[in-house]
Amino acid sequence: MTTVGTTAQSVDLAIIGAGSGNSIPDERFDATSIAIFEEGLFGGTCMNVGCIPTKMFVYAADIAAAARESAKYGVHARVDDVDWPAIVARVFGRIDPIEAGGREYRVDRCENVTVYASHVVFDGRDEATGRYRLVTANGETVLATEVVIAAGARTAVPDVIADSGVPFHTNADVMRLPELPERMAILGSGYISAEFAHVFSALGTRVTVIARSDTLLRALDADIADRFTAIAEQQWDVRRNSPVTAASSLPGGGVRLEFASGDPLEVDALLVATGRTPNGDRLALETVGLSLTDDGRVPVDEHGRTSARGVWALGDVSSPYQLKHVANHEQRVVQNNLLKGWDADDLESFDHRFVPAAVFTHPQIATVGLTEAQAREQGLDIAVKVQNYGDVAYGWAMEDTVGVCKLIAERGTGRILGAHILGAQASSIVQPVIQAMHFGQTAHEMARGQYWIHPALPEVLENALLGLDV
Ligand SMILES: Cc1cc2nc3c(=O)[nH]c(=O)nc-3n(C[C@H](O)[C@H](O)[C@H](O)COP(=O)(O)OP(=O)(O)OC[C@H]3O[C@@H](n4cnc5c(N)ncnc54)[C@H](O)[C@@H]3O)c2cc1C
Ligand SMILES: NC(=O)c1ccc[n+]([C@@H]2O[C@H](COP(=O)([O-])OP(=O)(O)OC[C@H]3O[C@@H](n4cnc5c(N)ncnc54)[C@H](O)[C@@H]3O)[C@@H](O)[C@H]2O)c1
Repeated sequence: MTTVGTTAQSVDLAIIGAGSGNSIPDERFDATSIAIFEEGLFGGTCMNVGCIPTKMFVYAADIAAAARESAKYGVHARVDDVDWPAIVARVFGRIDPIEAGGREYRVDRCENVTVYASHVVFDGRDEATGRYRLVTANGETVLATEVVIAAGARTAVPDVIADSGVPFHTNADVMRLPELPERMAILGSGYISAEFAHVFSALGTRVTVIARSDTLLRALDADIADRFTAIAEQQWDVRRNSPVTAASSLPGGGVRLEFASGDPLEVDALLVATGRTPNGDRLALETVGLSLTDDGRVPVDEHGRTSARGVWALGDVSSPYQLKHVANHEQRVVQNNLLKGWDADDLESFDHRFVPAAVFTHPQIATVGLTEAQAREQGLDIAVKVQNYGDVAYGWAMEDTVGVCKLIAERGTGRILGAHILGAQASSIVQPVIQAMHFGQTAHEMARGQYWIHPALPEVLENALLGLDV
């Protein structure tokens, strides 16, 4: 159905955000009247400006890095040229039609769905019906019996940058730059910084990573974060303990950054990657009696219900994990709970016990479960094993000198508590540990209860399991 005009529409369900929220209406909702509000791109962050395009760029960067590192295998390859516009065209030539197709499907081919291509906010409840009143930036009003808030998050820009007026990029536009910058500063030292530092550096940009703290990716297990920081310093110009004190524009579009100590830095492009703020603060939630958590999220119970009856929330706007597989999981839970009904006594619950993540940088990093420090803080009696990639056969094949697989398990029970992997294919190698943790397999069962293909790289995980003194 096409976007409607100015009269108030009444619907059974309103969905704010067409990222994970857009997956809610399936054939089970065919008899439900639905309004979808999307101010930006259909498919949301992951599809358009997050997970998927970044990994497509990372793949190109991996190829370039492999060519540069090939001499150690007796293969003398070179990167002669990087055709940045061709890389951009490959990525968005695939993604943009999917965005357009997803929008067209909802707008033209879903009889029960009305799409509002606009920002929307709550405006209290309708007195006569008790329905939630939602008002778009275009002045349209929709009355909804139930609402799903799936509004995601946006880049948090530090005041020193925002107030200075300097030009800067975020994940939303940096993948569409017309040309590769010669010099780029990346402010922040988390996931987005680590992935884009690899992409731009491998493709030929001189990258400077600017970290406030001493360690990059410091939320990870300390051994992994320390090791990654050391590797990063060999690959990129890394400024640790370097809060930016001032920023100014240079003629020609560049930026000059100043620090409390150390030389100023002049670059052609600045990428801001300093965390993402949930979008709940832009929804006028106070008009329906909702307030945010201290860290800016819409509070929900384990079933996805807010404290406003009929209003649910999922994904980056409410979740403690800003990850697409978590948003997808929460979307499925809320979707099923919508069908069961707000008061059903068999509502499904979010499962946040073992949330894994991977950083697609160079080398890759993957993590699930407790860090060693968290396990010790909890007073658990633990065994820790750090297994080098270089000590298994495939690691020899790769001439690997950096990869490690660190496992943490509970002594006595053999319960696997955490896995932290830095090295090639880490995002795939970690998957069987995620499975073991979910299904309650112990370290010994996992190590000896199955075959491990020889001499494949997951033998690093097998050896780590066998090395645990549980
Ligand atoms: C660069 C980058 C790389 C990433 N890589 C990975 C990865 O490799 N793996 C991973 O698991 N996660 C990754 N993530 C995180 C992942 O993208 C998010 O966790 C996920 O997309 C969140 O989904 P969501 O549905 O909650 O929000 P979103 O997909 O952000 O959807 C929210 C939608 O709501 C719309 N919206 C917001 N407010 C309003 C309003 N008031 N009115 C109308 N519309 C509104 C927005 O325009 C947006 O389209 C990455 C994120 C970034 C930024
Ligand atoms: N592969 C993946 O799964 C993937 C990839 C990218 C993003 N993401 C998700 O998106 C989220 C956001 O990514 P991100 O990298 O922006 O956030 P992040 O939380 O991973 O890292 C933010 C970094 O910015 C730093 N920082 C904050 N304020 C700063 C300031 N004023 N000056 C300098 N540094 C500052 C923090 O210390 C931290 O190092 C991630 O937490 C992750 O959940 C996931």
